[in-house]
Amino acid sequence: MQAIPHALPGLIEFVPRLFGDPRGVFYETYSARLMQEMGLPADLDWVQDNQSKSQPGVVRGLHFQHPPHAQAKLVRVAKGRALDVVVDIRRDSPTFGKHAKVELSEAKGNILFVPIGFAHGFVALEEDTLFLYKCSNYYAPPAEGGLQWNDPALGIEWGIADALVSPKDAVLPTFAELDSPF
Ligand SMILES: Cc1cn([C@H]2C[C@H](O)[C@@H](COP(=O)(O)OP(=O)(O)O[C@H]3O[C@@H](C)C(=O)[C@@H](O)[C@H]3O)O2)c(=O)[nH]c1=O
Repeated sequence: MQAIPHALPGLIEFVPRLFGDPRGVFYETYSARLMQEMGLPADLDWVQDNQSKSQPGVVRGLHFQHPPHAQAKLVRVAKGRALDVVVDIRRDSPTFGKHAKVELSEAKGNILFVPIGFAHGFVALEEDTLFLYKCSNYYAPPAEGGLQWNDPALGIEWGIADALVSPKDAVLPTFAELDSPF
């Protein structure tokens, strides 16, 4: 496992060692010990695992949950490919309002740690892209928050012509409207 720190403080990409043999491929998708040695905070309880399947052009996000239900996430793609996008919404962060993009793929097996204080989303790039993630807090619908995925103020280049978004995501606030709880 390798760790790649990204420009937004706290964001870490883990790249596991892939063991290929005539049967296929094996790799570790979560190791508390290895990941904590490489910077994953040790004080998080990974209480919920989620999975979604998406078609190319599906955008989910940008999402977060308000404290005390805020979630850190460990996200990865088990099948296909997705462009993961995170926005730093920590008011006192030097990179407040800045975003990062990381392509996650079945082929690479890379895993992204998204700390609390980020809005998170992705666009699926292949058919039946399976997106899997661990969350450090339970789903809490009343605490759901988000940001408009295509808000020009965020300057995110998603690289897609047509997006399919949920009705809920279509009416999320812009960055200017956001009253960040972080
Ligand atoms: C997120 C979530 C949804 N649901 C239900 C509610 C709803 O009926 C259905 C679909 O929910 P959503 O439309 O919110 O799913 P989705 O848009 O995929 O939401 C997810 O997006 C990505 C980008 C994230 O970062 C996640 O934290 C989560 O917000 O699943 C749960 O039961 N548990 C959960 O944890």
